[in-house]
Amino acid sequence: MIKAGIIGATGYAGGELVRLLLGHKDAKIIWYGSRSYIDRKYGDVYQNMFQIVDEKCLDDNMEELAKQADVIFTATPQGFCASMMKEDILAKAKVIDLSADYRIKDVAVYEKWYGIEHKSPQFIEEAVYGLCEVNREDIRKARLVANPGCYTTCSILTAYPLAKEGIIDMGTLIIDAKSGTSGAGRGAKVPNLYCEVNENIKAYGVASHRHTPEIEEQLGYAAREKVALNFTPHLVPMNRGILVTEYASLKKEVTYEDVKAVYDKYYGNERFIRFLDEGVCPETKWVEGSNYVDINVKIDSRTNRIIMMGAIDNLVKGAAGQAVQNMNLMFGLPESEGLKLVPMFP
Ligand SMILES: NC(=O)C1=CN([C@@H]2O[C@H](COP(=O)(O)OP(=O)(O)OC[C@H]3O[C@@H](n4cnc5c(N)ncnc54)[C@H](OP(=O)(O)O)[C@@H]3O)[C@@H](O)[C@H]2O)C=CC1
Ligand SMILES: CC(=O)N[C@@H](CCC(=O)OP(=O)(O)O)C(=O)O
Repeated sequence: MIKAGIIGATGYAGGELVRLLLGHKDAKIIWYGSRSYIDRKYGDVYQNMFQIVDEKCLDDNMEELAKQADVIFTATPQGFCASMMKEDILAKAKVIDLSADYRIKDVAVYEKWYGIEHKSPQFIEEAVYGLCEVNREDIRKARLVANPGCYTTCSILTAYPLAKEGIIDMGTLIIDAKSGTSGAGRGAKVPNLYCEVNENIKAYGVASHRHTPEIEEQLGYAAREKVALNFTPHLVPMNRGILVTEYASLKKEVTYEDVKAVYDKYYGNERFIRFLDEGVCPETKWVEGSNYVDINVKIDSRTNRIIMMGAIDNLVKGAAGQAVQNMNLMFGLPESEGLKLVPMFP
């Protein structure tokens, strides 16, 4: 049995990790870490866990947790994991960080976009970017995994095969993304209040969102060129879900069947990626509560552009589900253990 500790178990991403790990047959949660609910029963913080989780919340002492756990998940604000990380921790437990602390290889880029100093840059090189479908073999051997961002997971996986095969002109790529409000976390913030979000849709972080360099870096590896793109996120009045619509010029003439064959080449055996039937557009509703990524494309021959569409649940494939998928790889377990979640509807 894998002993798992969660720092930040009282946040939205941490809460989803608790839900998933409770259904994992090879993992047991031994630490419900929090900052403001220490000594409170976890089932009182989240009533859905009433009479399911009787344990009390503990603190965020990663060093102590490393002595007891096989794996530590940090579902904490940017900078926390980096500020705690020590060789001694990694020598004792594997770490899966849900924040962005180890996602970006160039520390100067991280510090510029996140506006904070990186407290343990010596571990950045070792960290493996935990996009399972792309970096599976490296993840299996990793001690430290940087779980990808929610927008970035959806944006990268939706375009990855076409970037890799040189079918799209990367200099023309534009990503329009929409997220449900749980993506912003549980902390109280005025822009996320009911009256600000309900019956509304708004762009934010225009030309400045911190997921931009992460997407650029990863799609740059795929395309084997430096990538600069436009990424515009929007907040929409729903709880969960991310929908991305990506636009790029085609470098050569292709048919839908050609493009489908490329996606099949990369994702044909992927359990969690569903390339939809021709003409069917991904919808957040059809992936909600699951680890699936739904993808489809449409070629617009009039403009010589291809429109790529992807949908995920931000809290599952965009956070906790992918983290569990990473844990499964790191511990040699079947990749889908604990993740055979059927999307819920309505
Ligand atoms: N929400 C999402 O869809 C996604 C989130 N993520 C990432 O996961 C991480 C958590 O996000 P999310 O769950 O949304 O955030 P929340 O604000 O909902 O939760 C944050 C968690 O971290 C704890 N915490 C806050 N400040 C500190 C601190 N200074 N030291 C230790 N613990 C602290 C909180 O404890 P307490 O409750 O006690 O205050 C809480 O458990 C972030 O890095 C985020 O970027 C990644 C992908 C998707
Ligand atoms: C809707 C919303 O506010 N989303 C968050 C992104 C989600 C997140 O938590 O960021 P990481 O995936 O990098 O950890 C934001 O735009 O800041």
